[in-house]
Amino acid sequence: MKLSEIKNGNLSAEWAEKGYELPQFDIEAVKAKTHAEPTWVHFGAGNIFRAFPAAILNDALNTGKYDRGVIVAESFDYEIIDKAYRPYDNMSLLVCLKSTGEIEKKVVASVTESLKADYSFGEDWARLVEIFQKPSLQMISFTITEKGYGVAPADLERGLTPVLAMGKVTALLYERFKAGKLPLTVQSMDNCSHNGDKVKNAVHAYAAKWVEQGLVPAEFLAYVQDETKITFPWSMIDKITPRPDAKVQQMLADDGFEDNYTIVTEKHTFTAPFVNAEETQYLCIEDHYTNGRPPLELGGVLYCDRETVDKIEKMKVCTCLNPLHTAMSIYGCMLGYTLISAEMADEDLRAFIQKIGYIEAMPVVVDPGVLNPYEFIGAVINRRLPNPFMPDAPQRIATDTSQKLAIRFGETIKAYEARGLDKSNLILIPLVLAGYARYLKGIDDNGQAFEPSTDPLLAELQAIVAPLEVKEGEQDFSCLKKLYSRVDVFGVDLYAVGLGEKIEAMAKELFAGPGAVRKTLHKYTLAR
Ligand SMILES: NC(=O)c1ccc[n+]([C@@H]2O[C@H](COP(=O)([O-])OP(=O)(O)OC[C@H]3O[C@@H](n4cnc5c(N)ncnc54)[C@H](O)[C@@H]3O)[C@@H](O)[C@H]2O)c1
Ligand SMILES: O=P(O)(O)OC[C@@H](O)[C@@H](O)[C@H](O)[C@H](O)CO
Repeated sequence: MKLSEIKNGNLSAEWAEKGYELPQFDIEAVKAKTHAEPTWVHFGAGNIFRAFPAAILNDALNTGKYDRGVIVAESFDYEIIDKAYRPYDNMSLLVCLKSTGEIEKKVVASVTESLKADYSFGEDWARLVEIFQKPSLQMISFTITEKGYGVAPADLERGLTPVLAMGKVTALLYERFKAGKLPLTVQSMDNCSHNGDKVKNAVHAYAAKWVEQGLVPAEFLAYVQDETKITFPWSMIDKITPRPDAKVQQMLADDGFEDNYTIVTEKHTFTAPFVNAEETQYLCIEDHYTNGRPPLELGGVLYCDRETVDKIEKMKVCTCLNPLHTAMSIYGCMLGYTLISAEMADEDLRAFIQKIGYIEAMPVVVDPGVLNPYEFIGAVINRRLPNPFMPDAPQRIATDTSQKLAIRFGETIKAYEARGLDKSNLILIPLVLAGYARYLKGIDDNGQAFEPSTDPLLAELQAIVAPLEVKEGEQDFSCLKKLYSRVDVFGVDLYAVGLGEKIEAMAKELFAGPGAVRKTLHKYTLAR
């Protein structure tokens, strides 16, 4: 069984026998219609895109009530397109690993084109320009990680040929402006707080700079700022999607599914013609579109107002899921774990995240109404994270931790401040942050070196903790001041909010030789 058979319609009986769900729509007709009148371009050809946005569009197409696919654009890691999309005619296999042990396998054929979003790929860039000039285009969306929204001063100086994702998107919006100031919605689907504002601020920054440099007319800035033309809605996305896993790959091989290998690109993206994910999924989007939108409610998207999205996002990203993920990943890497479900069988770690969620973060959560925070966190702790069939790893979650601490913990600290709550009740959140300094050291709790996950600030932050050693006895911890005062990393100056000294004291305990991580984790978790 190969994905290419599906395109040819030359299917062997095995697909059905082995329980593979195939597209119910005319793939070639959808492709042709999308090529002529595209509605949706998605930036970021990573795993979550295939497991979730592309899969719900596939579901919508299966209903027969919609006829347009999605075009994927990759602005950062072009190898994904060459190795995981084009050889498979942009199709993929979604393997859903339910907590009951049941496995669903679904061929996703909703991606009709894959393009490399850079000027150096002349033909692909020209096609993107053509798509952005089409009146039919309704939305562009993103899953490019939080760092993908960065605006570097050097890139602003590059004029109309920037190299960063947001600059390229702004250049494409300029093409749309020149084509008649056509409307469009710019939709982030990343795990960042107020994600729509992240894109908006970046696009506005490029547009303003180009106006200042005389490269574009002032009307272009007015166009991207005009909410009747361009909107940047907020969203909350939730579906745990680990990297392609060897056991899933083997299971597919045993089925006779031949497109079953995994690829690690030079830029360290883990990709494959298949993607493995959990069954739970939520995508809540602020319904603020200027040119219509694909009917993703047919695939289960919940459209609501901005206030509701904000509350749902705070609940998930700041309280009930992502902080727990980051806490257990920082400690999981130091304690030698490579599986999230195995960590959930560790009493210290399970109690650690349970108490962070229920005791320390919940007091500041706002009930969004449409989803209940207690039911949500209950499902996370009791069903989703312990799912033994999910191959998720703390090392994946620890990627880019420096970009996530501010939203995952800083927001809770700020809420304690804003509401005048007693910050001495914060014990395990400071322990997470203290654990980060120990994690940066790259030495596990047995005293062995481990490789911290990739992170744009890794080298810089590791240099701060370089003077520290994992050993018993006295040492000078004053270097930690340089770490815990970093507002860019923690969202607050932890000394200014009265937590810096407490975190330093915990860090001292964590650095006190092999075994100190377990001992300190156990001590504070038990006492909480
Ligand atoms: N995997 C999940 O469980 C999950 C769940 C919900 C939300 N998300 C969101 O989706 C994002 C991506 O997750 P994924 O599983 O697809 O990861 P992935 O590693 O499979 O893919 C990452 C994607 O982001 C792109 N990218 C990375 N750095 C970039 C940069 N500096 N500029 C532009 N593009 C860049 C990569 O090229 C790739 O397309 C996450 O950071 C998160 O915000 C992921
Ligand atoms: O995707 P990131 O890197 O922002 O965060 C890692 C995980 O916490 C995240 O991917 C979760 O699996 C996801 O947010 C679940 O919906």
